[in-house]
Amino acid sequence: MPALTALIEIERLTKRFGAFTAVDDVTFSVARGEVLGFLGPNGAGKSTTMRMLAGFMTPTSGTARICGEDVVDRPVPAKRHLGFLPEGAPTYPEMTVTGFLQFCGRARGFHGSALGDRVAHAMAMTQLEGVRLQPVETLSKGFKRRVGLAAALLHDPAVLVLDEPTDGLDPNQKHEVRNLILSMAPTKAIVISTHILEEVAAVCTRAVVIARGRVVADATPAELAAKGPSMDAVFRALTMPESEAA
Ligand SMILES: Nc1ncnc2c1ncn2[C@@H]1O[C@H](COP(=O)(O)OP(=O)(O)OP(=O)(O)O)[C@@H](O)[C@H]1O
Repeated sequence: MPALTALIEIERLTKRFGAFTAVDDVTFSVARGEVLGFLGPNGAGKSTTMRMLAGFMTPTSGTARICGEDVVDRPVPAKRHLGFLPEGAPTYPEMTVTGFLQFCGRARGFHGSALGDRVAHAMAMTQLEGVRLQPVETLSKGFKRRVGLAAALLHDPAVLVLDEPTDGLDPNQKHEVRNLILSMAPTKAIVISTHILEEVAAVCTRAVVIARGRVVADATPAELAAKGPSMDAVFRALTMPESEAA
């Protein structure tokens, strides 16, 4: 088997807020073709890890690299290869969907017909054409999520970091977004955070489980499922504090 190229490399990443350690010595890498599910209960440290990986938060210690570029030392080349969907809704809520995506595209250095093509393609992938002239603030939660996703995909980056990409979507929209992720997977390295266990089986080639800031499992969905009677039971055993005492 040919060696897989790791496009995301996280090494001993740690974030402390005062005396509290939110992310504790986290190490993993993601190769092209992999969709990594980043799982954990509320407050486990998923968003904090993703923000550090995306260069939006400075680590207390450890490193994160995207396509070989350190996100702290070389933020501009690192971000060129990155599409990031943060938690929550897109900023600039008063802009229309088209206006917001054009703004994001210009910030990425696109102009003229290339900009128009990029925006049209991203809107088609995320099925936003029907709301293209609506201000972002007037959209439902699921549509706002898709606007954020379109912004992350605009420049066709090799690495996608998606924080709860299907949050707020109805079952049909969830299905569409999962299909979109699967269709992009062969050519990219993708990390998605989620607490929806079925999402891991549906789209992920690998799962990293985090609890209280620490990695407690790094396995394929099938390997995880084989550890117990159900994915729910495995997740609880891995992430509940009681299990540590057992
Ligand atoms: N800026 C901050 N200052 C202090 N504590 C913070 C800050 N950001 C996050 N935390 C804390 O760090 C921990 C990890 O938070 P994080 O948002 O990364 O968790 P999460 O796994 O993404 O949770 P959720 O599934 O609820 O989104 C939480 O206890 C949170 O309260």
